[in-house]
Amino acid sequence: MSGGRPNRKTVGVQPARRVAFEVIRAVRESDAYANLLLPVKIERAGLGPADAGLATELTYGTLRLQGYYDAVISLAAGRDTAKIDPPILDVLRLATHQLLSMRVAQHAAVDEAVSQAREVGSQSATGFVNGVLRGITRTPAEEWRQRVLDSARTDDERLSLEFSHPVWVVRALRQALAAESRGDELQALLAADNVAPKVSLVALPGLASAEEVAGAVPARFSPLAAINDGGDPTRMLPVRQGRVRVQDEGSQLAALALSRARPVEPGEQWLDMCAGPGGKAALLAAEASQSGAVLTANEVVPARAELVRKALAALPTPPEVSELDGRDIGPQMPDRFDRILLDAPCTGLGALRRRPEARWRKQPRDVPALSSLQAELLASGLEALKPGGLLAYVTCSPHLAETRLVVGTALKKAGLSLVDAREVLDRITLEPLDLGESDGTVQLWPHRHGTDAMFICLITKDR
Ligand SMILES: C[S@@+](CC[C@H](N)C(=O)[O-])C[C@H]1O[C@@H](n2cnc3c(N)ncnc32)[C@H](O)[C@@H]1O
Repeated sequence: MSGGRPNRKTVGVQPARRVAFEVIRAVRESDAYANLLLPVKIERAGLGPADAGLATELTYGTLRLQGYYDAVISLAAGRDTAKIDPPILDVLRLATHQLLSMRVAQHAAVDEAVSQAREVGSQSATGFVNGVLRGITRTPAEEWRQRVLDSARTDDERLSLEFSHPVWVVRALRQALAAESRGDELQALLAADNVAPKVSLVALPGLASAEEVAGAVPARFSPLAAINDGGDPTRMLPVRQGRVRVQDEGSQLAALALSRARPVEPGEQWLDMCAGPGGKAALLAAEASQSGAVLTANEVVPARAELVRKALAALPTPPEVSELDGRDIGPQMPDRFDRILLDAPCTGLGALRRRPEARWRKQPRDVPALSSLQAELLASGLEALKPGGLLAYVTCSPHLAETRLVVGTALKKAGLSLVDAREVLDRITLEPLDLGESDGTVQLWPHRHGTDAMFICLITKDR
């Protein structure tokens, strides 16, 4: 070799790209969660802050925009991506992200992809990868966008390709926005789902104050939130001590809507029915200990119940954590609790910004089973509620089958009524929330509020 560009055969794969590739592959092959696996791989590879940032951008960007990149790869390869060997498709997706969405030098992205293909595939795969990626570099990014959009057969398919969301998710989000007469915000929502959120922190009342969070700026809505302005929050002392926690502002508002809806009588019994991993339980526990209430947390999955115990360990008197199926709580403990949080298991379609692969993993067939479970948990929670008590039904999904339909059905039973969560939150938030039309339930949105798309509904049982 005589200087200049290195011989392609000798190009090694940079550690940040290797980490990103391994995470993307593990997400596809073994259903790994990128947000859990990536920090482990970054640590093991000993990446410094710059490389860790690069690995994160490569991993999250590739996973989020996978639907769009597959459309480009399919056009450039002249074949459906289903016909491409999956590890080679991972290599192509990662390189396509660098070529179309990052300022990575073309030869670096292509040469490293070829090296990666050699490591995971055959010699012929390297030629294929080289050919497809060279093809992609020959057309400007804007032209690819036009070609991909031109390949769509319907409006929903066009939005699905352009914003890299499955078609069924586009439809579910469209319906949820239309239900509050804000259908014209769909594109803004889809775009917001593709932008990594700033890290929001909560200062647990009585244990910390937002001012203690170095380098953080005040949030828009939650009185307890601070927005981390760069740096790794897990290195901050109050975060390591569990007095300040990473928590989306929407989640904070969901917990506060329950704890601050009305004055607390000392000795009130509170229940968090589905508490794992414990973010809202920690906030409710701090709120309860400030006002003389007693919280019990419950989580059916033992490993997640352990996470709840860890989340509650910062409290001077950590609440008890039970491991019951929430569906048994109502029949076992009727009329027991003054306030109940039911943060129900859901599709998570409201948290697509922070879980980049989630949109590809969930399927429309998951929705009916979740809706039935949500309805059963809600019926149980309402049975466990004292007459005059208050239950917050919360999901981090805006899908109508998990939100308005579940509570609408539950409210058909006599003796239950909706409490206006809009009015409650209006008293809690720093700035007024711009909310769409509703009967008193609240739907938060990433594009409008900068929060996850949390649904919050308050129900009371007649005395
Ligand atoms: C949306 S998550 C709750 C998040 C939690 N509130 C937080 O803020 O960290 C829903 C939880 O419900 C749990 N879950 C699922 N089915 C349940 C059941 N039948 N009874 C109780 N918990 C259940 C799941 O394991 C999961 O941890």
